[in-house]
Amino acid sequence: MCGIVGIVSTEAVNQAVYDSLLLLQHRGQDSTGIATADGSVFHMHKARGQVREAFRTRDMRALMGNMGLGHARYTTKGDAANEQEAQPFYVNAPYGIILVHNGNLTNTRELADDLFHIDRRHMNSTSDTEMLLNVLATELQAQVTGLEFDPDQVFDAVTQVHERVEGAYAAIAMIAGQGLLAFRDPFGIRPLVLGRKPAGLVGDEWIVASESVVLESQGYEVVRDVAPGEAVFVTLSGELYSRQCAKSPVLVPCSFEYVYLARPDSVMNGISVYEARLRLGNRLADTIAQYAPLGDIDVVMPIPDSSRPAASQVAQKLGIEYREGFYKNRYVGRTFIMPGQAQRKKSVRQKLNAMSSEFKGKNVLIVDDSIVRGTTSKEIVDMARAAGANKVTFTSAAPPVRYPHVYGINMPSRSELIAAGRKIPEIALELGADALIYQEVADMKDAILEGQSLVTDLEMSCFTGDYVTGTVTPEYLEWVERTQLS
Ligand SMILES: O=P(O)(O)OC[C@H]1O[C@H](OP(=O)(O)OP(=O)(O)O)[C@H](O)[C@@H]1O
Ligand SMILES: NC(=O)CC[C@H](N)C(=O)O
Ligand SMILES: [Mg+2]
Repeated sequence: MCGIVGIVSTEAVNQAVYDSLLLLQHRGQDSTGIATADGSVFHMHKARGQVREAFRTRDMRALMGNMGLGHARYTTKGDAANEQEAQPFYVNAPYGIILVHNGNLTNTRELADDLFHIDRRHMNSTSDTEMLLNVLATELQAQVTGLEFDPDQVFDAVTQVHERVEGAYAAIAMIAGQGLLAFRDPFGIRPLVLGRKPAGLVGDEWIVASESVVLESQGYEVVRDVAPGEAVFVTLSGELYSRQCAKSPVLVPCSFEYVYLARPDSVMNGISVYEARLRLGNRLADTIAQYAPLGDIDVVMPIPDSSRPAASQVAQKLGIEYREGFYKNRYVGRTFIMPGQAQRKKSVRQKLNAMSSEFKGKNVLIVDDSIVRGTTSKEIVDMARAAGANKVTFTSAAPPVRYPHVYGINMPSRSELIAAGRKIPEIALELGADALIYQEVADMKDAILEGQSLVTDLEMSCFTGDYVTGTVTPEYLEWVERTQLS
């Protein structure tokens, strides 16, 4: 998962793109980049690190123009440390295209071959995003006949992209001198929201972004989600065109957005992330009531930040006191999306501190939103014990993560997943917890979808092993496990 944003405005967009990226920082911390279009001239700055450290005043001043896009990267393919692989990516023909991408392509081996042998295109990185851009460019080139530009050419090109590319992709691209294109894969795995701001006589201003929180803070009204398979094109003067470009689109968004990735104040695919997390807490409370001797528990505690809504519901539903025993250092970023296990492990200790007064002699029930590698939970159990806890019951608002995620979340290898191939008591032993309770898969699904009409199914492959695109083979998973970063 990365954060992406694109804006077509009647005034300079550099600050608005920067502010949007700050709001999407929780989706990627490896590198970041902004590109703007001043007429048909592109300006771009990208760098390693977080938004606040990547852009200096002089970088911002150089980003001129009324159309722009930005990216916050959480690497899933390629090299997290390589600045060359930071997004956006650029190609100079046709027209000149700059693209940002959230997601992960699952047929990069075939694409690399085809792009080289058939399309004669040179990939200068191992990034899947560079491939996505080059497929788009090849297909757009094939549509261009004369000098006249027509959004239908772009939509035909996106139709071809859907034919050639497999996996998850929400993408935004600027086409020099023409406008802004946004499209989503035929399953709508990764999110993309469209917003509008009326600009009086000059026409409308438009924004597309990974999360609705960006639209709200920039003063745009939320129009709708970009539909799975759909492409949207906004001209430089603010006219919007859209077309369904996939043969059989179906909305199956990633469940992990609601469990952990997205900000709670965002609404995606019509589902409020915060309310989904409250419902996850309610369902988890029911399961806890089934398995744990409740009279035995003194306090319920969240692990800041993402598990707070679920934990508050667990406490309320079980009628047990809610206490915050872990204090979070707000200057340390999200642990799970950091590259490399050594850094992730170190960061948990830097980030969270247990307050002895909240633990001494108590039986604590700890709630986290998910347990993936167990990096956080292992440290947390240790810290709770060191702070004097009597008994530690660990609970997760998501089910055990047993399978790799190949659609934009960096968990490529089963060997690093603490629940892969282990039964729950074995995981509890690994974590050092006295008891361990997970959400059931069906409960997670029901909790996220409860009361929704737009979405009827979710992408839950990391919990179930069922990959929604139907193209993920055991051989591919084995290759990913062998070759990708962890
Ligand atoms: O089992 P693990 O591999 O440790 O992954 C799961 C943990 O990582 C995330 O927290 P993170 O610190 O990234 O973000 P948060 O502050 O939003 O909870 C998530 O909320 C869990 O706490
Ligand atoms: N998490 C993402 O969306 C990553 C996008 C792209 N696959 C990259 O690694 O840069
Ligand atoms: Mg957490």
